[in-house]
Amino acid sequence: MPISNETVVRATGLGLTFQTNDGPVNALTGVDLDVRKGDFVSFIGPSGCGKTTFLRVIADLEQPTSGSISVNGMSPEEARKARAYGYVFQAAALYPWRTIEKNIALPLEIMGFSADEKKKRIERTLDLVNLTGFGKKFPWQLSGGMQQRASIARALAFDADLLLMDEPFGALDEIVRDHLNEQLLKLWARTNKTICFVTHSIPEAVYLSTKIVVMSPRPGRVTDIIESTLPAERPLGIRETPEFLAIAHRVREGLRAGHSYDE
Ligand SMILES: Nc1ncnc2c1ncn2[C@@H]1O[C@H](COP(=O)(O)OP(=O)(O)OP(=O)(O)O)[C@@H](O)[C@H]1O
Repeated sequence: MPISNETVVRATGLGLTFQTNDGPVNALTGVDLDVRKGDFVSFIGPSGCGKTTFLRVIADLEQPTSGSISVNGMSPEEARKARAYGYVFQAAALYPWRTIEKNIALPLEIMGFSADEKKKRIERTLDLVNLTGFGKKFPWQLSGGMQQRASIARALAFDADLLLMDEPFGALDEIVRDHLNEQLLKLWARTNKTICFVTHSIPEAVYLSTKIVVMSPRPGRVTDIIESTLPAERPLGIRETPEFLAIAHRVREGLRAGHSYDE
């Protein structure tokens, strides 16, 4: 899929310090990053390096304390009001008392879509995540992987160009995760979305991304940005190729360099 030169997210010298009872916590410091339209950007790093915080700043759920960030040329607040992104959380976060289609409908109701438009969007997004026919089920009637696909469908229902995904597959077993990784790549290729994706998994980051942002903690910062040289077409077997393993090696080295075992 083509990546254009159009910038979707631009962070310049971005920093965020939380004031806590135990003193200031530098969650992010001096982050410079450009995410272009059509990019699939993974954020990888140990716990506490600021991955979630960065996504939350994009989504206007946290405000930076230094530097700047723009989303589609707007401030995060303007982008939030313009529904410029969909957000997929770590856990599927579906309402158990609502059917899958009613879960997907929820944000559409808040936005005041007509019944017809809602129906169209629900059908289209269920199809995109291969859940056609499951709209009337309740979350507990679906497997963990299907629930996570349903929460992706909910984030896609706005049809925003930007998708923010915070470790969406972290709680799933490896086989389900592989399958969802493949499906997500297909969905990305089909929809031309820009994706910011948080993960702890090196193979997942390398398999999915056009760009891998390696981060390290205390203070949370970017230590390496790796542009992938892998082809857009990625069967799962690509993970055994020398090119894939070389990128994985560079990510691992970046993680090691940023990590002190004395901390
Ligand atoms: N609301 C908050 N108040 C105070 N400190 C916070 C807050 N949110 C995050 N932090 C701290 O900021 C740092 C970065 O947290 P963040 O959740 O972004 O890391 P992460 O890389 O996503 O971690 P994980 O992989 O465990 O999800 C951590 O030290 C965390 O404790």
